[in-house]
Amino acid sequence: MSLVTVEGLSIRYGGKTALRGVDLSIEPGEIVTIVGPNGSGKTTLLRAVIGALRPASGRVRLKPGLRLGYVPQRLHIDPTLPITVGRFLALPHRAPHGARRAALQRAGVPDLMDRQMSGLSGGQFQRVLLARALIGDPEILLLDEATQGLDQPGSAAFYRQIEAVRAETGCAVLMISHELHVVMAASDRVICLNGHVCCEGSPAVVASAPEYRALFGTGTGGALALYRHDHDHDHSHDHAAE
Ligand SMILES: Nc1ncnc2c1ncn2[C@@H]1O[C@H](COP(=O)(O)OP(=O)(O)OP(=O)(O)O)[C@@H](O)[C@H]1O
Repeated sequence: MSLVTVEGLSIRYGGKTALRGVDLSIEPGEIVTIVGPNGSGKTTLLRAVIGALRPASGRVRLKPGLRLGYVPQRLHIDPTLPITVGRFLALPHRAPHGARRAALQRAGVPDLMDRQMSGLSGGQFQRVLLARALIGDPEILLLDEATQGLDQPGSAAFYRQIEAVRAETGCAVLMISHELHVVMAASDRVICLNGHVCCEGSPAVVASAPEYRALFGTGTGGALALYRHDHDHDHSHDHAAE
């Protein structure tokens, strides 16, 4: 049985359609990456999957009793608030010490338990968020641009850790990434989103699809264009005016 099934999903914010007619399913153990320009609905899709947004039409079905782990894009913690990693991991549900230790180990940062959250590097902070998502032994991990702010070696190391977690636990992964090289290396399947699903398939199939090329360009230029999408241009979307 699929872990997640999305059927004909449309999401509106006020009068504005962010997603329309999205269908997808996630099978146990697979790594699926969502790519798409800024404002294409990637975060909206993840938030709908975790049940934080109500569909305007269509639906999201989760396997009954599905254990989800969610790693947000970023999390602000007041830097003046003294809180150790161990205490942070115990919020809001008091996970036993052994479970917190095992989660840090699995996230590749076994020695951070007694460190202050405010003293962590960006990479360490994201590993702690990953550890928090792993505490409930999830069957699926959802990551929303979890490597934002990390340098290239840092984000490559983070995604290798995700692959190691998948290999150890067999969990499925649904993630948003702007980094085409990572998508190519680590995903079983890529979904290209622009308010609707433009194309989907293996990384190689998506990279050569005309819909994808129309959004991101071609060849190495395409990879660079994808990277630059974050940084130096604005996009207006055909669905934005609906
Ligand atoms: N809470 C909200 N209220 C109103 N509009 C919203 C809200 N959240 C998102 N939107 C709009 O919905 C569309 C999709 O946004 P979303 O954040 O899902 O895109 P994204 O692909 O994750 O973008 P990015 O790559 O910039 O993170 C955008 O046009 C955005 O402005």
